Amino acid sequence: MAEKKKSSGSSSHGAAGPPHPEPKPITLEQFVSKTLPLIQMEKDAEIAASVGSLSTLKPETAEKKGLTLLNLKCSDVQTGLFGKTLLELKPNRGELLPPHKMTPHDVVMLKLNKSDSGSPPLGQGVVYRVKDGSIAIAVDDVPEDGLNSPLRLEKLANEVTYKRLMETLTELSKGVNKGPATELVPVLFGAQQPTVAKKQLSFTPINRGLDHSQRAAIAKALISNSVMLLHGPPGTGKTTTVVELILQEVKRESKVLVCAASNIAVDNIVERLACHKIMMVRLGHPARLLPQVLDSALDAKVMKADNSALANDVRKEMKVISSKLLKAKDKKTRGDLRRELKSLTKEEKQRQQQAVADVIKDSAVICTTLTGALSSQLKQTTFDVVIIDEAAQALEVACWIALLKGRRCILAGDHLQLPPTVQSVEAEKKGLGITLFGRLAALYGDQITAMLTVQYRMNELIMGWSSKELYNNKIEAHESVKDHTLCDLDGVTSSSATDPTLILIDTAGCDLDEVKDEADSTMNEGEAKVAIAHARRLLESGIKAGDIGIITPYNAQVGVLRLMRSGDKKLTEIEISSVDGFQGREKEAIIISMVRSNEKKEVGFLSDNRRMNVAVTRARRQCVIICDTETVYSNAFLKRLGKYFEENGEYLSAMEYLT
Ligand SMILES: Nc1ncnc2c1ncn2[C@@H]1O[C@H](COP(=O)(O)OP(=O)(O)OP(=O)(O)O)[C@@H](O)[C@H]1O
Repeated sequence: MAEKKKSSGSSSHGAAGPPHPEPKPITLEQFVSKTLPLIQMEKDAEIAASVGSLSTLKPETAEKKGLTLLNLKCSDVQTGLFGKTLLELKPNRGELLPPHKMTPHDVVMLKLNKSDSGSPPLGQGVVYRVKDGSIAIAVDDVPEDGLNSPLRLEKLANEVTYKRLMETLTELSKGVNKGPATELVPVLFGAQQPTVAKKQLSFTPINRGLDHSQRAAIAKALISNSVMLLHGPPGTGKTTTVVELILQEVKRESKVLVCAASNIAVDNIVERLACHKIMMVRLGHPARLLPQVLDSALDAKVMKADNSALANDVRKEMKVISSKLLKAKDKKTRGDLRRELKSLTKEEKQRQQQAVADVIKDSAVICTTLTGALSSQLKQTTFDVVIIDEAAQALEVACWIALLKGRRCILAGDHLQLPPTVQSVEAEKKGLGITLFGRLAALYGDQITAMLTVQYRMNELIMGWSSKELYNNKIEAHESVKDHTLCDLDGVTSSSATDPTLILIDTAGCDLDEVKDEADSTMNEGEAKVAIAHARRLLESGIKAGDIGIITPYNAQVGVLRLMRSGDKKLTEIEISSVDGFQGREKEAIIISMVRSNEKKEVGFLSDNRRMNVAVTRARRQCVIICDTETVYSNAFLKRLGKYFEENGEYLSAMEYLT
């Protein structure tokens, strides 16, 4: 993948660090007219990057671009995901899949390996699980034949999302004069001021362990009449706070819509709400949900509903009539049976719809992705409050899908971490990446914002750089993590690899230059070797492979690193990912390969303070940066980062790992 463009994004009110243009106030009309063409551009860019180009590309070229996987075999067929079937696909040659861009939840097409681009597929499905050596897809129907032949998998553009975004813009363009959000909309466009309830409100937390900033944030959310921003820097318990907030809203009998841009973010909340006895349902395709939340899925709840049981009885009756119809000879009997079948089909459909409607009506909390909020199942439902998690990673227009359904809203996120990915360079330049969270932070600032300030992840030294650079030194490390080190972990011995909390490994003067791959992404084999060598030293000192993450901003470098560790079983459990793909996650030890090393001293999108903020703050007990200081110190922000590591940690030359 070409490197992710630097987003125009948003800036924090009062935050330090390299500036991003402050989002300007915008009216509803301006927002709609600005966004409509940008969504079209983004759709075109996505289609061009996937199915659009597939029809014109040779399969081998499409595979090199990561859009197609060739020559696969079906190694397993499993049923049980609410009527869906899981097909596991492995490479026919070798053990590893080549680098590709298919990720869970993508829509894909399964074809015979040799078929031409226009030929019909064996089936369409959703990517369920991706491993280094296999990919599992969920399909509605198992292909009748072809599964024993060599197969090919093609990524499709997701057009439903764009259709929903367009529909929402059209809805907004009519002006919002009726519906639950009538009073909210003018506030979100700065035409009216946000207000708070006059009465002081005290609440009894269900989670007794909440810290002072989490309690203050919940109090602020509960008294807000329109909008509140819950600003959660890394590791500060944003999800913990969102969960408590949902429980408090349920306690005061609100109907709550909980959304996020990604399925995984929605599932994280569902998982943490599941132990509380609340009426909750998760909407969405079962293949897109984590297995541990399937009990809360709409399909699971509907199956248990009375109307669903009745619909099943009707279906049985329909089967009997269908077989009678096959045998019936005279015209009148056939006509009668057909009429009966038609009325039963109608009844079955009504009962199914009623079962779904009952589940939705009885649920106090409905959880779904932002685009899922436009599903027909929610058409008639309105909410007292809409809570959007990871709002700083969602397109503003996607947030509007959910917002139009509620009277109040609470947006949780951190606009100082990575914004949503925008594929179209032009759409991004014109502001598609500006988030509602960032826009409102700029518009109202502290008036509607509560920031969480105690973090529960990082050793204080790891946190220090991020707190100073991005959060005005407001973050404090909780006692439980403040001084924790790798050596405190069971079975870990003290060594030069495990003792330091911060390490900077400098490749300057080691001739470890970057190169471009065919898709124009940058990689650096020498740096990858150093990263793997440090990981090995950690393993030798007793760190578990699963506690180590190697992350890098460049997708090509992810491929290089994965290939390099593939022959060694000890390294299999180490997680290797792009920085963007690792947002929201953490590991005891994080190794960051910065990749850039060139004569021109170009640093590309490394200079985005939000990307480096995400990278460094994934680490709990050790953070290692591998970089060429001669190249990356050409950028003032990266130089401050490197100097912080040099001053507060170990400075090593990559030579020590290469000899
Ligand atoms: N008040 C608290 N007391 C003790 N531990 C807490 C508290 N709040 C959160 N934590 C712990 O901090 C960790 C991070 O919490 P959570 O998952 O809610 O964070 P987050 O802010 O959503 O994370 P991210 O940085 O990925 O956005 C969890 O292990 C959680 O148990």
